[in-house]
Amino acid sequence: MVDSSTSSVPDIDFRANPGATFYVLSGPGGTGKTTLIKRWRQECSDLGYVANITTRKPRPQHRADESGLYQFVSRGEFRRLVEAKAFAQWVNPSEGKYYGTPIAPLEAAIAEGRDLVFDYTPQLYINLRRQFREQVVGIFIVPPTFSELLRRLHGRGTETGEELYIKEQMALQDLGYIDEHHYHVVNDDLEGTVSTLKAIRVAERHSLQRIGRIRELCRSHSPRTMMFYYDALGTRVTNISPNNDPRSSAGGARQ
Ligand SMILES: Nc1ncnc2c1ncn2[C@@H]1O[C@H](COP(=O)(O)OP(=O)(O)OP(=O)(O)O)[C@@H](O)[C@H]1O
Repeated sequence: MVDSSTSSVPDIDFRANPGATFYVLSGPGGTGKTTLIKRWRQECSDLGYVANITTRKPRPQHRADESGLYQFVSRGEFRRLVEAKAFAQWVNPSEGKYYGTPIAPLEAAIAEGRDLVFDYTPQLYINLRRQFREQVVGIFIVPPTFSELLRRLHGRGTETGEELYIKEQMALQDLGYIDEHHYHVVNDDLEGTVSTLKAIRVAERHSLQRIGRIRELCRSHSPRTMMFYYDALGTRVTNISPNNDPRSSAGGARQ
């Protein structure tokens, strides 16, 4: 049993704070990203979400529950925000529809060490990662099969006809971005997938990539030399102890 009060080594605090992490659920539309985010946040109230700002109209309540997901603004207001550089990124994916992520809540989350979750296409994920490389973790979400993706898209009913065809084609394009991500998660059983996301969050909090301060701390306290540590009889330790050194006063006294 070591008595820390007599140790020559100053105490070292190994506890680490990984700082804010931005979990980006990325992948084709219709794979369940929005649904997963809602469930994950119900279980983890400390996980924040930044409502996207859009010029599109709210969907009718019976087609989609968009509460907390969007802030609806006029085109004039959107333009004013672009000019004020208020967006981390913004897009104009279809005629007259603009979407943007405000940057202020992201900067506040970093300052306060709060985690956020995002729902993005792979291209938007990559652009966010470019800006927040230290914070962003990319999780590629796919359904179990491509036919299941089509079934979910059809079942959701938010796109029809040409829009549905474009979603399908974009889904195939999005598959090519898989290598850019840190994790691959198949959204089969919803509850099981939420458990996987929670496990990823736990793992990330222990990632040495994220807690660089601890690496520096451990290195700074560790000598470069290697010592033998198998010393069943305790002879080596006895031999190097000051009492055994003929040059020291303690060692000399024994002679
Ligand atoms: N694990 C799951 N099992 C069965 N159906 C699911 C599952 N996850 C999501 N869904 C359903 O699939 C449809 C698409 O889900 P959701 O809208 O969350 O996808 P999304 O990836 O956010 O799409 P988009 O990026 O286009 O908004 C919804 O009708 C949703 O209820």
